[in-house]
Amino acid sequence: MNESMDVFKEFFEMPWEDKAMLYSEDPKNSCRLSTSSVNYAREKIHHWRDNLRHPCHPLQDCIKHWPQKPVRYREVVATYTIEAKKLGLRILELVSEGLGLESRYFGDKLSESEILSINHYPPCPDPSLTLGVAKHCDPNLLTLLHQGDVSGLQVFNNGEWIGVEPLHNAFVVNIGNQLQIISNNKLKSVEHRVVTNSRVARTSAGFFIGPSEDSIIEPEKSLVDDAPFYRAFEFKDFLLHYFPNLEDNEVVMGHFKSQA
Ligand SMILES: O=C(O)CCC(=O)C(=O)O
Ligand SMILES: [Fe+2]
Repeated sequence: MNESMDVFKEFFEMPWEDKAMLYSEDPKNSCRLSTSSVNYAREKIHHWRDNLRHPCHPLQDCIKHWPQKPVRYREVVATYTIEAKKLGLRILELVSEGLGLESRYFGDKLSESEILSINHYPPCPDPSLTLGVAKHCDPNLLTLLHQGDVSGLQVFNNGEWIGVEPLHNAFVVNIGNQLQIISNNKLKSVEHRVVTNSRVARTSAGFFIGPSEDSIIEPEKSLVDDAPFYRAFEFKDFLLHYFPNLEDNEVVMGHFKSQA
């Protein structure tokens, strides 16, 4: 964890010439450096963040698109993503047991996609003017977030924003929208955001485990008491609806509620 955090920081500290070729405004690019959010062109207020994001599975195909500098990036990050996936699957096994499902329930297509999203928040001269990341729920199944040692993450609970202070060598585990839907609201995805500070840069890395785009998502029948809260849909349709609306979780989830 520490070595990969060092490499992530080194990446963002490199001169612009070494990173410029990865900069892209096209969200479909498989390895993409961008600034603010995916809605850059449409958002009213830009966010104080740079972001490097790339898929990690299947590793042999994805790794060719990852940054070539720092030179140890590919080796260190490959090991990191393999270990993060193992940990994520172990957590999903425990979640399955807790829900009364077989332990491999989330094991195949529902957890096939792996995306690493590395955030760099430079010190912000006036943190009252903008955020690092606007409020949202993660759209995937489960997120393992390594937030380094600088605070900034907040979760919305009982009407107020609460800081999630970093713990050394610990992951914050976020339940994504798909885990909420499949569990038929037995598990809830939490709204979170990132605030900036004027003193120090912050680097964080989210490892997003999610369904393959063609997975059919619906509440698991054994977890439905009366009627399912959500209808069945293809995961790629969720993403299409999610990105333009990501700051409003009611709108995101409302679209997939069952009509019954
Ligand atoms: O930087 C963080 O702590 C969280 C970032 C985040 O919520 C995300 O990338 O989805
Ligand atoms: Fe998030």
